[in-house]
This record gives sequence, structure tokens and C-alpha cells, in this order.
Amino acid sequence: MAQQVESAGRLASGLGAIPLALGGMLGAGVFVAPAPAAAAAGPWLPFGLLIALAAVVCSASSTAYQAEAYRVPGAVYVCVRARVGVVPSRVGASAYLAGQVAGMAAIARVLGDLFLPSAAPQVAAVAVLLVVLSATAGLRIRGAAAWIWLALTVAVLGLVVVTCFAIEPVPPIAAGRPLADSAVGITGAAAVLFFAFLGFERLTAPAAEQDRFAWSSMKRGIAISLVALVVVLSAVTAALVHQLGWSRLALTPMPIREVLTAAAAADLAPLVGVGAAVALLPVLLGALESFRGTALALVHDRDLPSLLGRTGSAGTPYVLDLAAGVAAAAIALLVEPIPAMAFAACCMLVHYAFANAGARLLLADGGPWPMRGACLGMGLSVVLAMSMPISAMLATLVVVVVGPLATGGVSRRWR
Ligand SMILES: NC(=[NH2+])NCCC[C@H](N)C(=O)O
Repeated sequence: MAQQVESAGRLASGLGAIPLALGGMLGAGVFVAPAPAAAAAGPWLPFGLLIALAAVVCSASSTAYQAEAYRVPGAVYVCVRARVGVVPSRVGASAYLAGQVAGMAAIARVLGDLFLPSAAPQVAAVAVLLVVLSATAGLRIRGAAAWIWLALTVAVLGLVVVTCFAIEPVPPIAAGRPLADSAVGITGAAAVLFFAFLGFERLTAPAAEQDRFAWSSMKRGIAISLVALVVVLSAVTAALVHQLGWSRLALTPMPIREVLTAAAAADLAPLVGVGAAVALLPVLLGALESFRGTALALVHDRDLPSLLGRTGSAGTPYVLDLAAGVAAAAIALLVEPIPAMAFAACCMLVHYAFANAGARLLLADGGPWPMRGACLGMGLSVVLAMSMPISAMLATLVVVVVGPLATGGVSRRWR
């Protein structure tokens, strides 16, 4: 399969930074996360979105400085290892790897649910494995293909938003459960919405050197991508609320489909479902690419067996890819999309707490603002992770205990 590599010209001009970041971000989170966020905070959701954005801005800035200082794949992990310590770096990296795998499972499960609701888990597992196989064969979606895919996602979401606003909503039926409208849920909403922003690290801390953009292009690309994501997420949430109301939105497991039925536009559902499913493929691929960078850095440090770093004729780590694919497929078969998303977000928040801590130490001699950003990012990541449902927190706890013990056991180094 042809390996599409970013041309030197495109990297220099900065075109391509937007689909790299936004194309990896706009996905399952936007399709589904408004529902659990509405369940957590009800009409306070917009405040949750602002807090999630603040955590993302801090984390994006921190990881960008880390990748600038440590010009290697898995730069964030390498920085935490150098600045904070070996064991903290393992905690952060374990959370990161588990978070990416759970994220892949969540994305695949949403894909399955949209494509063929009656066999969602099976479709999800097959989709993950197919995407992993194509990645292993050398597929990367860059350049024009990345723009086309981004356009498809925006078109699907645009169709849903326009439909929701064009059709008068039916008066809400009495909700089964009283609506959570307490402001206490704001951080819980922020934590799930954080998932929707994941993928920014593809631009700020690229997993492969050929994806590294010049500092100014990276900054512009990330700013545009974050603004675009907030606009799209707000528009989708507003459309869903307009049609379903807060309480019904809070209860639905798959808002995009539910809203079309509610708007009496069920004919559109198969079209939107297939479009959305196809739009999710590159997001899945992006999560695998991010996973690889950090995993290979761990292999390099002998914290993971060298077998995992073995590369095939396409130059891709096939054993590692297969391991990630099988794990993600297993989670996708067993776990519903919203809990998988919550687990992934909780793991990634723990990772970003350590990442921001590493950046804080790295930036001690630098300007005051990036350093303050890293402090704020660290604090917000901890608060948001602690606002997750208890099941997500417990699963994350298992990861951060077992992960460092297992990796330490492999390398037999503890300092
Ligand atoms: N590279 C990654 N971190 N990928 C996970 C991306 C998740 C993406 N924000 C979504 O909502 O589907």
C-alpha cells in the first residue's frame, strides 16, 4: 500500500497541520459525548466545555514544549522520565497506552453502532482489526485524503445540525429520570468532553518526525483546530438539545441516531450512520499512530519487551500493532461506547497530569506563562479525572498500579 508522506513543501507552509490535528480530534466524542455530559451537568454543560477547553489548551501547550525540547517519538513520556522520574513516567505512559487502546475501542464501538446497530460490537471489532491491518501495511492518511475525510465528517455533522433546527421539535414526553441540573456535575461533563479534544497531540507532540510542523504552523494549526472543535461541538450540542431537550439527551446512548428519529427524519439515519462510520476510520488510525510513538519509546527504554518493537517490511511495528488491535477489539466487544469513552478519558487525564508536571519542571527556566499553564493543566487534569464515574476511576486505578509494576518487571529497573 502506498505510504503517503507529508511533502516537505506542505510541512513548511503549514497546510496539513489542520487536518492532522482536527482530523484526529473530530470523531466519536462529538457524536456521543454530549449525552453523558448532559447527564452529568444538564444545562450547565457549556461551563464543562469551557473547563475541558482550558485543560486542553494547557496540555497542548505543555506537550508542544516537551516535543520541542525532546525531539523524539514519545517526547512527553521521555520528558516525564527525565524530569520527574522513572516510576512517574511509567504511570503516565501506562495510562496513555491504556487510554489510547480504550479510545480506539470507544471510537470503533460508536462506528459499529452507527453502521449497523444490530451487530455493533462485532462491526466494531472487525473495524478495529481492519484499520490496524491497513496501518501495519503502511497506510497513513495525510494530504488531500485527510482534507476529504475532514470534509466528510463536517458534512455529516452539518446535515444533522440542519435537520435538527429545520424540524420543529415535538413537545418533550415526561422524562423518566429527573434531570441533573446541579452545577456539581460541571467537572464530570468537562471530563467526558475532554475525550472529544483528544488527538491534539498529533500536532503538538507528533509520534513520527515526518509529522513535525514548524513551531508557528503548529501554533496556528492547533488554535484553529481547537476553535473549530468548540464551534462544532457547541453546534451539535445545541442541535441535540433543541430536538431532544436536556433530559432526553442525557438518557440516550447514541444521540445522533436518536435525534433523527425524534425529528421524524429517520430516513436519513442510514445515510448519516454510514457517513459517520466512514468518517471515524481516520480517527481510529490516528489513535493507533499516537499509541505507537509512546509504546516504541517504552520499548526503546526496555520497559516493554523488544519483541513489540519488531518491524515488518513496511517499517511498521507489526507485533505492537497487533497487540493494540486485539486489545481494542476485545474492549469494543465487551464494553458499551460511553463507559469505554469515560475510561479512556480518565486514563488520558491521568497521563496529562503527569505530562503537565513534566512540562512544569522543563519550563522552570523559561517564560512564566507556559509554566503557569502547565501548573493549571496539572491541576485541572487531576480534578477532571477525579470527577469521572467511579467505574472509570477504578479501572484507571488498576492501570496505573499494574502498568508500572509490569513495565518495571520487564526492565528490572526501578530508578
Ligand atoms: N490520537 C488520539 N488521541 N485519538 C483519540 C481521538 C478521539 C477523538 N477526539 C474522538 O472524539 O473520537
